Amino acid sequence: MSRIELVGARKKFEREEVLRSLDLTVENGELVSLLGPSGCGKTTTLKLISGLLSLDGGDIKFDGESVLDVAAEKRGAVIVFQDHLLFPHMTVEKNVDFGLKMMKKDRAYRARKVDETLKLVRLDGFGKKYPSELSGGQKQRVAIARALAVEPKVLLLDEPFSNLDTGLKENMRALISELQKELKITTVLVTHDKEDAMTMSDRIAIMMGGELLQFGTPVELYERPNSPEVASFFGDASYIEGDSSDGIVATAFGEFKLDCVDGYAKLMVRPEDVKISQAKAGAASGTIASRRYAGDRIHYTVRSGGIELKCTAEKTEVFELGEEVSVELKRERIVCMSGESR
Ligand SMILES: Nc1ncnc2c1ncn2[C@@H]1O[C@H](COP(=O)(O)OP(=O)(O)OP(=O)(O)O)[C@@H](O)[C@H]1O
Repeated sequence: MSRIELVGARKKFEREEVLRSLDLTVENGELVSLLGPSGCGKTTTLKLISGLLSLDGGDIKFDGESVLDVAAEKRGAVIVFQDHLLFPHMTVEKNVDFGLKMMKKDRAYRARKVDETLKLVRLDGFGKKYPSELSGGQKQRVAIARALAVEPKVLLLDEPFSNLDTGLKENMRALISELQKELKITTVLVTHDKEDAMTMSDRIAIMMGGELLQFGTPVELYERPNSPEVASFFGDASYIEGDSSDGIVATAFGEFKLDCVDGYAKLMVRPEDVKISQAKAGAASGTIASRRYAGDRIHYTVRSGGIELKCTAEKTEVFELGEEVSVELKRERIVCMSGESR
C-alpha cells in the first residue's frame, strides 16, 4: 500500500504537451480511475507513476517520498496492460512465477505464492495450461495474478476490460473490486468506459487535454459536475440559462435558490430530474418534441421557448408528440455550472 501523489506533473512528447501540471493524489488503499477521451494522457500518467516514463517537470511521490530517482523495477508499482502480454511459451504457473523469480524469491515461497495467487483470481487448476488454451477473460486473470504475485505497493490497470464482452466484463469488474478491497492495494485504473469508473472507483479523475477537469467520488461527479464536459461523461443533461441575483436564479422554468455568482447563470439538470405531467394552469409548460420507448422507461424531449429538455419518465407516463405538458424541475438536483459565460 502506498499513497501516490503527482505534483505539477508535466510530460511532453516532441512538441506535444501531453500533461500540463497535473496534481493528483491517490490515498492508501484507494481505487482511483482516470477517465477521459482517447489521447488525453491517461496511459502516460500510469507509465509515469510506474517509472516506465520520466517526467519533464513536477514530482511523483509514494508515501511522501519522491520516486523520481527510483528505477521502475524498484518502485513497487506494476502495470497490467489491456493486451495482457503473457509469455506464450510459458505455462500459466510460469507466467505468474516470472516476477517472483526475478525477485530471487526461494523455490518454496514461489510455489506457494503462485498457488495462492491463482486461487485468488479463481484459476486454481489452470497452472499447467498455456495462454493459447485460455479464453480472453482467463488470460486477463493470469495477467492480474502475475501482477499481484509480487505483492506490489501500487496496482496500475490500463483498460483491463476493453477486450472483454459484456458478461465477462461484469465478472472482471467484480473480481478486481473484490481483490482490491481485500488486499487494500492502492490502484489506478485507466478507462474510457464511464461504467467501469462509476461502478469500481472510490474516486474518479476526469482528464481532458492533459488536464484534470474534476476529481471526486462517482456521486459527486454525477450529481455535482463542475462543467458540461464532465456532466456529459455520465449521461444526458439539459442546460437552462438564467439570471442570478443574491442566490436566486430566475429561469423560464421558475426561480431556484442556488449558489451561483450574480449575472448570467447556466444550470444543468439530469433527465430523471425533469418531471412532466398533464398541462395545468400556472405551471411552466412545453410540448413533447420526441419520445423514445426504452422498455422500463420512456425518454422524452420537451420543447419550451428555445430550450429542449431531456426527460426520463416512468413507462406509465405516456404523452403524445406535440402534446402540451407541465414541466417541473427537481430543485435540489439542479446544478449551477461554474465558470460559464454567455
Ligand atoms: N511514446 C510516445 N511518443 C510520442 N507520443 C506519444 C507517446 N506516447 C503517447 N503519445 C501521445 O501522447 C498523447 C497521450 O497518449 P496516452 O496514451 O497517454 O493517451 P490515453 O488517454 O491513454 O489514450 P487512449 O485512451 O487512446 O489509450 C497521445 O496524443 C499520444 O499520441
